[in-house]
Amino acid sequence: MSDIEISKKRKNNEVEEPILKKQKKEKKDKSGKKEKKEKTEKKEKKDKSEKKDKSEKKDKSEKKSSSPTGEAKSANGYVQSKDLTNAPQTDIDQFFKDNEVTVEDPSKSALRPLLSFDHLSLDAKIQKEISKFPKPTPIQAVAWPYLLSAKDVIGVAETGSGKTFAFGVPAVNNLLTNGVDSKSGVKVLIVSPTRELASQIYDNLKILTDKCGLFCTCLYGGVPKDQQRSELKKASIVVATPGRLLDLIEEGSCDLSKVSYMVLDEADRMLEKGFEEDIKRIISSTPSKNRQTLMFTATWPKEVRELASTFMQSPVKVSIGNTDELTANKRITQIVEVIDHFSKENRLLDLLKKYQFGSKKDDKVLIFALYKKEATRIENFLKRNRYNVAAIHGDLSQQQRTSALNDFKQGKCSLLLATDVAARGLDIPNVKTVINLTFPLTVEDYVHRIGRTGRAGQTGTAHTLFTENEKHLAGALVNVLNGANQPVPDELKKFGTHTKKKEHSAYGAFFKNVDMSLKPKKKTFD
Ligand SMILES: Nc1ncnc2c1ncn2[C@@H]1O[C@H](COP(=O)(O)OP(=O)(O)OP(=O)(O)O)[C@@H](O)[C@H]1O
Repeated sequence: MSDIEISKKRKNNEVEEPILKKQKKEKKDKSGKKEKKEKTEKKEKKDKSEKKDKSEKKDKSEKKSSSPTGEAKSANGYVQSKDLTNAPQTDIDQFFKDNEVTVEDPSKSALRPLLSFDHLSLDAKIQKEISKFPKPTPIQAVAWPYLLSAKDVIGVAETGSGKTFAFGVPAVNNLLTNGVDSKSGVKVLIVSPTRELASQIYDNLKILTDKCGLFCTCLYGGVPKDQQRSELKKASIVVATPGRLLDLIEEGSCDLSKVSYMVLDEADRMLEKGFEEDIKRIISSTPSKNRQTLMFTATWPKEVRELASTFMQSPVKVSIGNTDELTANKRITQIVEVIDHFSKENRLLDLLKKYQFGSKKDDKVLIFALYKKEATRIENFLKRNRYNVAAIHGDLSQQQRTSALNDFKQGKCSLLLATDVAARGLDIPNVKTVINLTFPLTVEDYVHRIGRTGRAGQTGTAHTLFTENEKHLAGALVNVLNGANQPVPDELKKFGTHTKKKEHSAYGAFFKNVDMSLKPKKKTFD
């Protein structure tokens, strides 16, 4: 499909997730860099003299993030526990190394990561709830101390790595610490790109707020406003999609003037052209001072970083894994098959036989199409072939979308057909396979789509049908495959080494040269 066709489809709102972002140059602060370099050099000298016996080279993340004295504490209420302060530096260093942690903290507070839940003193009810997990995930371990210190944080970590609680637990804990109740107004605002994701974040937070006597509400379109208006009167936490939130702000039912903690989940998506103006208007309805601003995502393209910084104050950037390159979850087996466009439907039937065969017949398979019309056509095609398939796309009512997702979550239906409305954030238990029937518009979306499997430490498979129509994305896809140590089919390499620079304004890793020598780094996830 040509760019003109794509842009026509966007105009007609046929593409489910319009991804429109102009390439922006990153400003480089040379003097800041120089200062940073000098400080790093000084610190290196000090480390060397303290650890003469250790001749090993420290990697970049360790230099930035380790706390040499182990006495780090924050000025804003968070005090590092004694146990954590006494933990050997080698444990901290190992944690940073194993999890490929990078922390960029302008104030150099060097807060140590929480190696266990015991290293944190949270409200007892929250502590009890999260203790059902064995230990904090890496993004939680590193981000919580900064979030409990009232810092602005950009959190970048792979799909399915517990980012919802990474921002949600400090949100609820801060409310309890500050004695917030149902008369205090909206204190926490979480904005998410899709209704399903907003609803899932709400379900997660409600587990915490129900135990703590706090009230949380969820605002999204496609359903009547009355209940949302009345819930807003007592809510301390609001989870919302931008459109309905702006509606309620504009009619005067939603007052955000007391918000002190604001999260953009799937932040890169929220800062794309399609959402940018809405987000600016929402942010302008919140206080500009004393507002803690958080951005969480699994993909953080350079194109949105500058815009993000305009909403934040000296943010701490916490990254798990190599987030300068676009990386996929390494527990997902990625299979890419280059195929003729017209053979895709028959191949889909073969793949379903393969992935739902014998003992695997009830395995959950999620199929992604790109366009609403395509989704409807494939849904009918599968039904004609006697498959029981549920579907989520923008042409369906909210009620149909919700019930399809619930059927799939609960295993009543083991096949879900979706457009990119389901690409990001949805945490569906035990999705074994993701099939990309049509490749998405950007490689970032590919990473999010396949991230619906392999969640919370599990493994999964992503099978992608790639056609010549998407060859401009081949180079970036090859980089993602290499970065996750996955095989690259020769047919794809043929497209990949000759990546053509595209002129349209969708962001994405279109322009990267393919680095065929890129080797995966070791990464563990517990
Ligand atoms: N500390 C923990 N240990 C183990 N599992 C956890 C922990 N915290 C959260 N989880 C679980 O991990 C799963 C994935 O979490 P979550 O949905 O927050 O991922 P995410 O990082 O937001 O993913 P995405 O980028 O796709 O939005 C959820 O089922 C959640 O309950």
